[in-house]
Amino acid sequence: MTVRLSAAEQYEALLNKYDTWMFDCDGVLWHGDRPIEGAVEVLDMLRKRGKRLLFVTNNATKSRRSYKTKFDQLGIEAHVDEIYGSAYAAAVYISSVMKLPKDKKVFVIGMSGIEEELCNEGVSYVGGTDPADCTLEPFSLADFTPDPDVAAVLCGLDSAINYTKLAKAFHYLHRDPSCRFLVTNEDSTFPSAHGLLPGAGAISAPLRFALNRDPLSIGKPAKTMLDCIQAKVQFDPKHTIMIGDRLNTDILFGQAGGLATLLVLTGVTSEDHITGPNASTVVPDYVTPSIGDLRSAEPS
Ligand SMILES: O=C(O)[C@H](O)[C@H](O)COP(=O)(O)O
Ligand SMILES: [Mg+2]
Repeated sequence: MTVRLSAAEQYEALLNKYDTWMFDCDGVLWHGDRPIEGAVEVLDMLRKRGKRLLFVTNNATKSRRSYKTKFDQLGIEAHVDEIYGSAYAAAVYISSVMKLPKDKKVFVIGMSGIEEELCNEGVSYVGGTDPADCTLEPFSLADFTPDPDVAAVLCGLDSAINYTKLAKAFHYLHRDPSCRFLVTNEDSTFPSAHGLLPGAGAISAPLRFALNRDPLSIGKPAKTMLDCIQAKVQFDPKHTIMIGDRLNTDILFGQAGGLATLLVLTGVTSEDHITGPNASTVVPDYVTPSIGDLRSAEPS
């Protein structure tokens, strides 16, 4: 049964109960570059109370280093080893779990976040932000010289998506069934500063449909993401809470990891998703309208 938080005592009790606070980013801390009201103050308060903070985002457009810059620009204290994005998790998976041979490459549909993290893990790639792929010119296989070393396709949120990128990815996956099909995450929508936009899941959907093949998704709710965090950070799941805006990623991720879960309604999930006849079967432990509500736990 979900506890609806509203009273100062409830927020205070939550603060006393959990030592590690895992925050989703888009839709919880910010919309694009616009911080959600109260988020900066709440993070600062948690720091002052000695809480461990972790930031766990499915947004693969930025690397951990780029997210650190974003946190700095928003005036939020954050350290690179507290930031876990799906681009980082995917790069670690490819290098350390899949162990892609060093003479092999990844074809990337995605942005600089994926490229930077693959580079950091010593993984070679083609595609991504390569200007030759970022074109609206018609694509013809007659003009395409596939890279024989591509052994995996990795697809993430890509605001420069086009037919050329999809066609090249399709070719690599269609020509060789052993070519791995990986996606950073499968979020259907992205809560931008000005409203919902198609998410990473909508970028890889054409490939799934054309290939009739499901990819391996690395980000939340997959355990891969938690494994990536636990490889770097020790925390007690019993005293850890995951705060998110999406039921089928953030809340499922928290539940799979044995964490407490707090849903906020500032992102993709609204009240009608959790009440009434069409309510989701994914039930968070706690719900509050916004992360800013935790300010009420502060003695006035
Ligand atoms: O489409 C996406 O990639 C996601 O909607 C987005 O980036 C999610 O980020 P998160 O809410 O996990 O921070
Ligand atoms: Mg989110």
